[in-house]
Amino acid sequence: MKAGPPPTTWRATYVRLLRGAGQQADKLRSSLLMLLIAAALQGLALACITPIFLAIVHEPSSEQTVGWLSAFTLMALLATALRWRAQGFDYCGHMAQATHDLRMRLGAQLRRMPLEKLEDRRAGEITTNLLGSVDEHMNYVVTVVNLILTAVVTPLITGAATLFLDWRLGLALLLLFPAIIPLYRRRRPALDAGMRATAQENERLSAEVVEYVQGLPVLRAACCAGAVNERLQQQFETLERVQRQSHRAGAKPNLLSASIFEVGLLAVVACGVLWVVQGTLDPVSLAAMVVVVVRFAEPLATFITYTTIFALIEAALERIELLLAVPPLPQMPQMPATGRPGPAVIRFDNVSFQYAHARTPALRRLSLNLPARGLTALVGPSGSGKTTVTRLLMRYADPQLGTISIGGVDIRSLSAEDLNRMIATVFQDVHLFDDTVLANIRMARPDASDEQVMQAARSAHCLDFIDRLADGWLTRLGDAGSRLSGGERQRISIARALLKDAPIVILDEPTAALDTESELAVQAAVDTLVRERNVIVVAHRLSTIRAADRILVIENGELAQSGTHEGLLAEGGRYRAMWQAQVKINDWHLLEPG
Ligand SMILES: Nc1ncnc2c1ncn2[C@@H]1O[C@H](COP(=O)(O)OP(=O)(O)OP(=O)(O)O)[C@@H](O)[C@H]1O
Repeated sequence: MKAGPPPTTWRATYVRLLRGAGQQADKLRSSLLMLLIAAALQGLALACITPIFLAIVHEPSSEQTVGWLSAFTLMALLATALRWRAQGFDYCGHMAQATHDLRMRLGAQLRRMPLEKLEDRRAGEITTNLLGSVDEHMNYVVTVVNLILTAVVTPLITGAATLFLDWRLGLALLLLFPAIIPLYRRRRPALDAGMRATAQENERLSAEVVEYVQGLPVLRAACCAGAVNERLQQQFETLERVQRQSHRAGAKPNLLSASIFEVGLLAVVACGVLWVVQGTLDPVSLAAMVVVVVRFAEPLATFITYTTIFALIEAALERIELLLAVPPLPQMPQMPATGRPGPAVIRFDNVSFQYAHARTPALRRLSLNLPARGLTALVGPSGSGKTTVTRLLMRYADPQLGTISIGGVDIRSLSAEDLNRMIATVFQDVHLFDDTVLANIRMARPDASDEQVMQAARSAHCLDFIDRLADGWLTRLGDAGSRLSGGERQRISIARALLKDAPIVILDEPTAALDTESELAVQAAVDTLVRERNVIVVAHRLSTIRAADRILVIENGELAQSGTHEGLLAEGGRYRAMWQAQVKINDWHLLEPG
C-alpha cells in the first residue's frame, strides 16, 4: 500500500470536522461537548453500582441506599438527556444543513477554480467528492463520536471514580486500558493509510465508471467497449486488493484488542475472586464489578472498529479540503476608466502560454487586435493554438507572459461574472440538459421572458424543428439532448448566444460535420449572430470563412499572417497553400465516382 501523508492527530481531526461544518461549527462543537459530558456522567453512574449493591445487601432501608440510588438515577437520566440533545444536531436538521452548505461550498469552488485545474480532475472524482465524501464526512460524525466516547471516556471515569471507593477495584478497571490504547496508536498510521488508499481508489473507480458509461456509444462503434471494460475490471480488482489490505490492517488490531480485553476482564475477575477468598473484598463488590465490567465489554472491544470509521471520515475530509484549497486565479485591481477603446475590442499583447502538462508553449509572444465588431476567423494547422487563444480569452488560465484585454481592461482585473457576461460561446459539442426546449435556451439568461427566448430561437432558425417536436417548446430534450440532431443542437446553442446578447461570441466552427441543409440553417443563424458583435470563429474549413472581416493564420503558436481572404490569397504563403490544399480535396471529392 502506498504511504500517504503522515497520520493526523485527534485534535487535527476535530479542527477539520469543525471547519467542514462551516456555519454549523458552533452547534457541532456543543453537540460533541454534550456527548463528552454524557459519557463522563455515564461513567460516574456506573461507579455508583458497587456502593448501591453494598447498600442494598447490607443496609437496604438506609439513607445511603436512597442517596446512591438517587445519584445513579440522576446521572443516568442526565446522560440520556444530553445524548438526546447532542443527537439533535442530526434530527433538528443541522447535519443536513451542514452537508448542504458544504456541497454549496464545493459547487462555488468548482465555479471559481481555474478551468485548467478543473480539467485535471475527472467528472467521476468530482461526483464522489460532491456526493460520497460529503455524506461520509458529516452524516455519521455524531453517532461515531458518541460510540468512541462511550467506549473510552465512560470506562476511564468509572475506573477513576472507583479508585475513591475501592482503590484496588479502580486500579484493576483502569489497567484494562493501557493495553489497548498503545495498540491503537501503533496501528493508526496503517489504518489511516488504508482508508486513504481505499477512498482514492473509490474516487478513481467512479471516474472510470462515469467515463465508461458516457463513452459507451463511441466505444461500441469502435468495437473496443470490451478493451476499456478490461481497464474497468482492473480498477475493480485494484479496489478489491486495496480494500482487502485495508480490512486486514483494521481487522488484526481489532481482534487483538478484543482478545486483550477479554483476557484483561478475566484477570480482573480472577483478582476479585482472589481478594474475596482472602477475605479482603466483599463478594457483593465483586458481583457489582462484574456487572460494570460486562457493561464495558462490547464498546471497548469494538473501539478500533469505530476508529476505522473515523479514519474513513478523516480521509473524506482530507479530499474535500484538497479540492477547496485550490486557489482561484488572482484578481487584479480595476484600472481607471479613461480613454478605453470600444467595449468589445480584444487585444493580446505579447502573450505566451504553456499548458501545465505540456513540454512546449502553445502560444509564443502572440499579439492580436480585434475591433469591437466583425467576424475574425482563426485558421491554422491542427495543434497550432487556435483553441488556446479562445480559452485564454475566457480565462481558462493566465498566460505566463503578456496581457489580454477587453475594452482596454486587463481581463485579470474583471470579475469572473463580468467576464462571463461579456462572452457567449457556441461549441461543436453542445451540452443540452434534460429539460424543456424553452428552459434549455433560457439558461443563457435566466431572467429572459418567454417572448425573448422565442425571438432568439426564431433568429437562430430553430422554429422549424421546434414545431416538429411532440410538445413543441415544452418538449424535454432527453438525456444530453439526444433527441435532436447535430445541426439542431447547434442552432439551440446559437439561440442561447443570441439570448445572452454578449458583445463577444466565440464559435468553434459550428458548421463542421453537418449536412448541406443543416449547414445552411446554421450559417444563417450565425449570420444573425455576427451583426453588431465581435465574433471569433475557430475555423477548419476555409470555405466557410471566405467572407470573414479578417483571417488570422496561427502557426506554431505564432501569428503567421493576417488579412482578408482575397488579400491573403494574393499575398501567398501559408494561407494560400492551405486554400489550395483544400480546393484540391474538394475537387477530389467531386471527381470521386458515384
Ligand atoms: N490541456 C492541455 N494540456 C496540455 N497541452 C495541451 C492542452 N490542450 C492543448 N494542448 C496542446 O497545446 C497546443 C495547442 O492546442 P490547441 O487546442 O490550441 O490547438 P488548435 O489549433 O485548436 O488545434 P485543433 O485545430 O486540432 O483543434 C497543442 O500542441 C496541444 O497538444
